[in-house]
Amino acid sequence: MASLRLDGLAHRTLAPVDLALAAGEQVFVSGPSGSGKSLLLRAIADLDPHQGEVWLGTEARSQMAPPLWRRQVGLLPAESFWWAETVGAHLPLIQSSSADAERLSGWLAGLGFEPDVLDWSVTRLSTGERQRLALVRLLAQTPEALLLDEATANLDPGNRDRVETLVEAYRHEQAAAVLWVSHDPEQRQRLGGRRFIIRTGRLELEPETGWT
Ligand SMILES: Nc1ncnc2c1ncn2[C@@H]1O[C@H](COP(=O)(O)OP(=O)(O)OP(=O)(O)O)[C@@H](O)[C@H]1O
Repeated sequence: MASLRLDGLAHRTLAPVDLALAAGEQVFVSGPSGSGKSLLLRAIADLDPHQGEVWLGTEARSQMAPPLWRRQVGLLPAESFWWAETVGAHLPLIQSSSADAERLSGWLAGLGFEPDVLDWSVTRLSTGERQRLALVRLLAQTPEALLLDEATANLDPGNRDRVETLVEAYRHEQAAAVLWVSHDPEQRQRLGGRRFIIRTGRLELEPETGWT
């Protein structure tokens, strides 16, 4: 359980951002294509050059080894990368105890998969299956904060609802801060939380929710 705080975080197209998410808080970020939403998430995850600092609770990103930071601040990219042969080969850690295995099957079932999905070859995965399974793979690391880049962009309404339900459950159980990039105004409305927009290189609260 940890808060997430951006302190003057800036990247190539974005003016410095100061933003604090309480532990368990969810916020949405929207903005036109190319406005810098994905780069913002990548900067928070320390995957791209940027200025400023990010805090997870009292721990500064600059003081933490990058692999540990990226495990604790989990980024779900718009397009996931699968390198091993089977789905299950990407989830070896979580299968190490029966409690982990139970949690994993609960997540898979919640997203509409049978347990045999672990034996599936990654080459057969559809775009939406990849997206849902990438979320399970991310949660298996038990991140303290989630950065979701269009997590439901390729999904039909039923699977979109499943993903939203899983993210909400994880957020509540772990008190995880969730920063969600979404183009879908109904989704932002449905799930609640503060809503921001990137406009002309600045992150602003959406007008209907007031201004910072
Ligand atoms: N490695 C890079 N080098 C130069 N420019 C880049 C690089 N990566 C991204 N950009 C540019 O930075 C801008 C912001 O990109 P970003 O991917 O963050 O957009 P976005 O808001 O997520 O867009 P979309 O909604 O289309 O996914 C874009 O103009 C993009 O072309």
